[in-house]
Amino acid sequence: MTNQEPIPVIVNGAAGKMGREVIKAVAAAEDMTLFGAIDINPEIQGQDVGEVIGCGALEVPIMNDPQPILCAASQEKQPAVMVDFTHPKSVYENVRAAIAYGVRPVVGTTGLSSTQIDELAEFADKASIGCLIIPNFSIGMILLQQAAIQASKYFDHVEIIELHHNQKADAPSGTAIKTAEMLAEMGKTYNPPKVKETETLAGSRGGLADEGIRIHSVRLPGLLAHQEVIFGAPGQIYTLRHDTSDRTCYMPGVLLAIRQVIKLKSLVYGLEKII
Ligand SMILES: NC(=O)C1=CN([C@@H]2O[C@H](COP(=O)(O)OP(=O)(O)OC[C@H]3O[C@@H](n4cnc5c(N)ncnc54)[C@H](OP(=O)(O)O)[C@@H]3O)[C@@H](O)[C@H]2O)C=CC1
Ligand SMILES: O=C(O)C1=N[C@H](C(=O)O)C[C@H](O)C1
Repeated sequence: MTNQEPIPVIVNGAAGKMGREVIKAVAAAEDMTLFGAIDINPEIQGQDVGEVIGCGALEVPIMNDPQPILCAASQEKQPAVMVDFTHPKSVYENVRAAIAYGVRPVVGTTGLSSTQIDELAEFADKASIGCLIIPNFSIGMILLQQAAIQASKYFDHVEIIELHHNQKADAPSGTAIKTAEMLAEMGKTYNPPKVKETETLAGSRGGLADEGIRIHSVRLPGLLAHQEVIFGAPGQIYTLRHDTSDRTCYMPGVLLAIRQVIKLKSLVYGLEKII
């Protein structure tokens, strides 16, 4: 244990599937204090977040409006952090608001465009505020991406399949986009065509990312979060696959990001850059 004051943490999207895991992880972390809980549902406004998520009272009420809690956090001695697991529609404004109050965002919400990420980077830079945008907090996925980078040196053909539960709002997944970006940065174009392809059914060949990389999205009840990166070459297939079975797999990454973001002065995109 250090003598440092605990890091004040606000969780935005506190009652959601990820938000509730973050609340429990932060409440259990000795070097953090749960400072605030935000969620949009007016029916749970003012209720104790611990009672709402079923882990017992935590003495932190859920608030619908982020402004008062961000303002209060900005007065704290220790730099405060806002973890965002909300919705692709709201995440951009949430992050801007946090940075405006000097609160460091740790963003798990996916669906931000590359233009939005660039704008947020500029905003964070001007404010000299750390901000982490992390499409996937699980160590297994980071290892898969590193293995994919290695494989890309030897294979010229690759496609990505991501599979998720059918409550997911955005497609393709933020993880698939990031994986494709990492492969595209390897300085080559994949999947040189062997024939002229036509689609009898629009979308059959998936979405086309940079450098010829195809991404296919599957949405089904019964799935949680899964991704395959499939490399092909004459006579062989090399498949990388990651499966999640419980959202607790993301929590070590979320806690690491909270501890790291307060040391940064600009935006960083991807967990691989801070581990
Ligand atoms: N980076 C990573 O490792 C991971 C990222 N994710 C991403 O995190 C995001 C959230 O996922 P998940 O927890 O499954 O989604 P949920 O829908 O279960 O949770 C989102 C929560 O945020 C609330 N919410 C929606 N809009 C707002 C807003 N403007 N302000 C405050 N709260 C809001 C929702 O309320 P209501 O239900 O009433 O609308 C809900 O309680 C997704 O983008 C998902 O892809 C998920 C897993 C891992
Ligand atoms: O919505 C989810 O569940 C997930 N979303 C993230 C994404 O879009 O990549 C991370 C993980 O795949 C789970």
